[in-house]
Amino acid sequence: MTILARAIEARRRYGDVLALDSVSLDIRAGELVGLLGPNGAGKSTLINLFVGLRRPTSGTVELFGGSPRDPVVRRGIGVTPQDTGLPESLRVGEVVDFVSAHFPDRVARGELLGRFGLDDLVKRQIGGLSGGQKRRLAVALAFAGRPKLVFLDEPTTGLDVEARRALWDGIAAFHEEGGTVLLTSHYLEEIEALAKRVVVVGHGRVLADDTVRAVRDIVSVRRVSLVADDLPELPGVLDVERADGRVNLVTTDPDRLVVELVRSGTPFSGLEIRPTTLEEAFLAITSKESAHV
Ligand SMILES: Nc1ncnc2c1ncn2[C@@H]1O[C@H](COP(=O)(O)OP(=O)(O)OP(=O)(O)O)[C@@H](O)[C@H]1O
Repeated sequence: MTILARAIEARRRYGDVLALDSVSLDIRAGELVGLLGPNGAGKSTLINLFVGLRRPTSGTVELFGGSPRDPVVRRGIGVTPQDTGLPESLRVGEVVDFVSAHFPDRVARGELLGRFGLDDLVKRQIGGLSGGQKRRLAVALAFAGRPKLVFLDEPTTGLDVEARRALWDGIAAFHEEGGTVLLTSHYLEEIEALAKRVVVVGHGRVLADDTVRAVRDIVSVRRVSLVADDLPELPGVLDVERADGRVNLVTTDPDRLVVELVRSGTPFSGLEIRPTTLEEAFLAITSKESAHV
């Protein structure tokens, strides 16, 4: 399958901060890829490299086989960054016309607004739109020039359920017609609604690149925390850490672990079970994997 965007060992530094650490990733034609990760993981930085806003400190980033810095190459993409400012005094229709005018092949204004549930707003001034309507318009504009590949950085942040659904419908329709999308999110649920492939990033690295289903299994791990001296061998433990007089066990099956713990007769107290963050889950798993190498 044709590779539309590619990062090869891309690294990006901002002063002392290593925002991306040797990321290699291919986006193939027709894919809808979710980029998942906590705040500061490097998602926006990766998008900025793909769309040519930033250069990698080292490594290579390609777009349609060329340089993302080349304006001709960039004409094939659509982008909605995390923050967008639209001119308050212009009408919705005027903004769509202005953006569309930059592209040789455009989606008709009514069709574009219709896809994102914005048809009734064509004559409204941007300044009078709700935050959710502005966000949906900002996302719709990424599709104005019939792009081959669209990058959406947290497209649904701040949207209510209905607006989010309208946006998902618009993105899904583009994808069903063969369009390729890379979108970022903090939530697996959001990516699950749209994408089959999910790339998890944390601390500037790709921690997993798999189906949504496989990643869901991985991130469903729990942290079982308790006070105990010696513990027997317990099932499904991915990581053990002792801190502040407590033992923290990262496990895929907390119920079974507790049953086995009680069954073993080991004295313990202060039992707590809580979800792990995405980052904790993946770091536990990656450290476990590296310990086996
Ligand atoms: N222009 C910049 N100057 C300095 N540091 C930056 C800059 N842009 C990003 N960073 C740092 O690089 C790291 C990655 O940031 P990035 O915005 O790519 O993460 P993110 O995954 O998109 O986060 P979020 O989910 O919060 O948007 C962070 O530590 C951030 O503070």
